Amino acid sequence: MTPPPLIAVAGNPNAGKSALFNALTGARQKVGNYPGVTVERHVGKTILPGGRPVEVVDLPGAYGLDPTSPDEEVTRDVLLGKQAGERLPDALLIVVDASNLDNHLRFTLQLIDLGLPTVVALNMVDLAKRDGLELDAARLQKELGVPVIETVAVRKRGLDPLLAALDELLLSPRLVRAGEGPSHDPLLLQLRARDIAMAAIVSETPVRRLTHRLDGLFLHPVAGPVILAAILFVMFQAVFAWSAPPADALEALVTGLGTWIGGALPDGILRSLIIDGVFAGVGAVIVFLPQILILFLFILLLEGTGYMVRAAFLMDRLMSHAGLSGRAFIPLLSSFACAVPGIMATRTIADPKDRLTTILVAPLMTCSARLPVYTLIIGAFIPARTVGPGIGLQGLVMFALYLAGIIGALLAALVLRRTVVKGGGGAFMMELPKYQMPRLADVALGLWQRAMIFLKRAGGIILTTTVILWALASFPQAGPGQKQSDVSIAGHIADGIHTVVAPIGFNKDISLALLPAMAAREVAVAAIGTVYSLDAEDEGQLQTLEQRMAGRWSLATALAFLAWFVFAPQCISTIAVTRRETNGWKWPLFMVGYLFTLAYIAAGATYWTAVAFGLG
Ligand SMILES: Nc1nc2c(ncn2[C@@H]2O[C@H](COP(=O)(O)OP(=O)(O)OP(=O)(O)O)[C@@H](O)[C@H]2O)c(=O)[nH]1
Ligand SMILES: [Mg+2]
Repeated sequence: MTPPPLIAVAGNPNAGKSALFNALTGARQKVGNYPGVTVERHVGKTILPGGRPVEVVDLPGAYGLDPTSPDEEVTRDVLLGKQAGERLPDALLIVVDASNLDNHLRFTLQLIDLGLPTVVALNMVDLAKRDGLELDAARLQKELGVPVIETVAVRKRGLDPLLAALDELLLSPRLVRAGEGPSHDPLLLQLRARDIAMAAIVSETPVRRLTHRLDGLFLHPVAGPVILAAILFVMFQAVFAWSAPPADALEALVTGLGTWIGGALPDGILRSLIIDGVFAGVGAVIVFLPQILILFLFILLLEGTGYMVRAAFLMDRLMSHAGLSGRAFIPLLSSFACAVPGIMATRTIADPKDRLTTILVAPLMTCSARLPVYTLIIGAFIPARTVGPGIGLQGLVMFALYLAGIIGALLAALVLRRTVVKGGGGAFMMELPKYQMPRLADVALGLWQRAMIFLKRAGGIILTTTVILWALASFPQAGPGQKQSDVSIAGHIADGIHTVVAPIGFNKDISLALLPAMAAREVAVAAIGTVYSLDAEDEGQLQTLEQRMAGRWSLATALAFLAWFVFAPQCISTIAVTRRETNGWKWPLFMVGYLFTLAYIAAGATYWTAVAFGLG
């Protein structure tokens, strides 16, 4: 006896699939998703108007055919006829939420491309109407090329025409499968979905209309990436252009406070600890608070408006070329603040190889701890002039450094994917929220949190490391005519490191900063501040840290140092969290190894190129 035709109910999560399934089959039991990989069949029976009995199977909701969870895998396997113990459905009933049309149409388009006989239930039209959204089902039907029936699953409305349409599908001869038809480019799918939704919408609220118009622009295959690059460019220009007044004020405050306390203290060890250790060291880091807050102001605003998800969409394309999963975007994005939460966020990536690759390249995203290092070097060595109308050279260099990190990460992922972490990655889908004005309170809270994180680091790990370094750099004390940085313990350690890094143009001061900067990158700034402050006491000069550096380093050395910091894994917390997330020392050690190698090569290449151009 041949089994009755099988109809699969598919669609995005929360489209109302189970509600419609219940309405069609009269199922009583609470219908849920397939739990995990074990397939629990949720099948009901119904009789079509022509008297033909059919089986209906309720599938777990999914965002696309590239599974990111075991649930979605079941959905894909059933629809491709690959699920063990399940036959290929004879017809497909796609359920879409009418009030969320462009998001749901994306998956619908993929499903239609499968080539199965298909009916679309335009569900939740009651909610759409309530929201002032009027849809033209006939137009949608024309655009999609399959029957579209309006339904309200919970009220059992639209069931008769739906059953009639299914009946007709099963009567007509079966379509030939379209082979590997479905498009896997989320961006193109999104644009197609948006166009179809726009065509089917008769009237909508102004907010929805605005969202549609803006997406046409921001997701445009050419204009979209250009706009994204422009936004990032402006962001880094602003980090320099806007931060000058508050940064100067903060610097004056730190210097003034240091001078005042220094004057009140008797000459000696305690005074040196406070002036050279705390003020010259930690103070040198704290003055970068304005830059960090400006950077996060931009990020928070972009998140709050809903633009960030669009940026993820644009980036997803690029990342899939590098063999990274689109899911990697959010962890990598948070790594711009700090790689530690970024690496922890990779837990949302289901595929273990995708996840490992993302963890391994996360430290290449320019975290905010690099900002003080970059800003200090750029401030000291890159002239504050414009290279075009409104384009500052300093901001341009900063932009280039961030870009170098991103490109480095993509290339590293590409190589890792072909060597140590072989395997395929997949595209992903996410819901695009409406655009909205960011909530001021959220932005303020976000900035406050960033400021606290930064200041806690300054008062914690940076202070501790700087004080230890101060002690190592202060003893033994230099005699008359000797330089403190030559005789101290730290100076001798630096000599050892210097032999390794001298070929890539690093001077002894940098060598001295590299070891304590393993604790955290900002410590490099604090360390140089402390050492120069200790030395300067003998010289009796009153200079800012930038001036002291500009006098001692060549431009080639400064550029090599910047290149080093794009790659160097100088952060104990990142290494520790990698160990925790990968359950062992193998991958953190691999990460440290490949990143230091890259850092060495990048710094060396930069130095020798600069020397060749006469900048040594
Ligand atoms: N107003 C209204 N609510 C609906 C309609 N269809 C479904 N709902 C409600 O929408 C919610 C989601 O419905 P479900 O049937 O659970 O959605 P689903 O597609 O099975 O979701 P997943 O199983 O998570 O993929 C439920 O609270 C339903 O009661 C409709 O046409 N109108
Ligand atoms: Mg369901």
